[in-house]
Amino acid sequence: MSEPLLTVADSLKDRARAALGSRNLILVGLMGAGKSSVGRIVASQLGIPFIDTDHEIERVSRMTIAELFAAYGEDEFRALETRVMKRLLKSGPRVVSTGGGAFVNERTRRHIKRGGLSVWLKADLDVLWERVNKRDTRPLLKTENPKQTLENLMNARYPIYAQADLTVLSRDVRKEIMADEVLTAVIESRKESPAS
Ligand SMILES: Nc1ncnc2c1ncn2[C@@H]1O[C@H](COP(=O)(O)OP(=O)(O)OP(=O)(O)O)[C@@H](O)[C@H]1O
Ligand SMILES: O=C(O)C1=C[C@@H](O)[C@@H](O)[C@H](O)C1
Ligand SMILES: [Mg+2]
Repeated sequence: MSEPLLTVADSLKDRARAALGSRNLILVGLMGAGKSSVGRIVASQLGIPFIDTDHEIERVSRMTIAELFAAYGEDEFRALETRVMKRLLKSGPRVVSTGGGAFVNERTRRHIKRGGLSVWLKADLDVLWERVNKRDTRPLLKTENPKQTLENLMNARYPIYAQADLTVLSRDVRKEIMADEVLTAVIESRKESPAS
């Protein structure tokens, strides 16, 4: 009885893999949306490499993001993020999870738009807050009222994230379900623009 289910799951990843082709799949969205954790599962389902730009920045700089912000400031961090994104997106296919501000930066956004299919993991404030308030490693949330800061970031950034090719609603369901929804969105996008 389990065979038909296996076939459905297999065909989901096979169809998504075929729809993606040699393009990169780039996850964008706010802190806590699930870009890193869902991106890793999506990459494993597709059988292609996974890279997280925050981790890559920490690896090449040998500093944590908090240390980079403290030592050089946000502008230098953004410049490094742009360079890392450009390099990572030169070849594909890969799943690339971005830092929360990457798509907001105009130059980085240009690399992302050229570099593959972008997916916005869109979540509401309570979902994001529930996830990010457990750790205090995010420099932009080190404010007197971090929940208000998160809401301000949502208001400023959501119109920009909306420029991503695809949008998937990130909510309180298992990460594997979120990953399947990303794969489904990739397949659906192919139906809408078969030439891409
Ligand atoms: N669908 C989910 N259900 C439950 N917890 C989740 C889900 N998605 C992510 N999380 C948890 O929320 C936290 C933030 O997720 P994650 O690090 O993947 O977000 P992110 O978008 O990469 O954030 P950042 O921009 O800060 O890197 C993690 O602890 C993760 O385990
Ligand atoms: O939303 C942002 O601007 C950030 C999100 C994180 O992923 C890190 O890239 C950094 O803390 C900045
Ligand atoms: Mg992340």
